[in-house]
Amino acid sequence: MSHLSEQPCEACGWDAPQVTSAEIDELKPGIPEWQIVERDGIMQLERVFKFRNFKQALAFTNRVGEIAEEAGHHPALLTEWGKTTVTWWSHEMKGLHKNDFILAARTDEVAE
Ligand SMILES: C[C@H](O)[C@H](O)[C@H]1CNC2=NC(N)=NC(=O)C2=N1
Repeated sequence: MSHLSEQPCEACGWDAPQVTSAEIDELKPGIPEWQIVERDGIMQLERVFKFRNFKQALAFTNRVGEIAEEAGHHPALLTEWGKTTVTWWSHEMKGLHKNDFILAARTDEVAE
């Protein structure tokens, strides 16, 4: 299997299939630093990225914005002094899709 970040995103509308627990077991090792959290009954992928200051956190935020726009799939982004919290889930289907794992892996790649 190609690296998670290189896999193509699929269309994920309201009726797209949520990832199964078996798929989570397969996909999650590709993004070991991420947590699976549940908010309002919706499973999400979340990671806090630390930086030396606000300027670096903001620059990273914009890089994540670029990959989101490129994919047509968008995270929640909380940018603060010295850190950015990135949360991925599929809004229309109100859950986790494989796309969220792919984009979390792409997020890791723009963190460096
Ligand atoms: C209208 C627009 O294409 C949709 O809202 C897209 C945009 N980005 C999205 N991003 C995420 N994470 N989930 C969605 O369901 C979603 N839908």
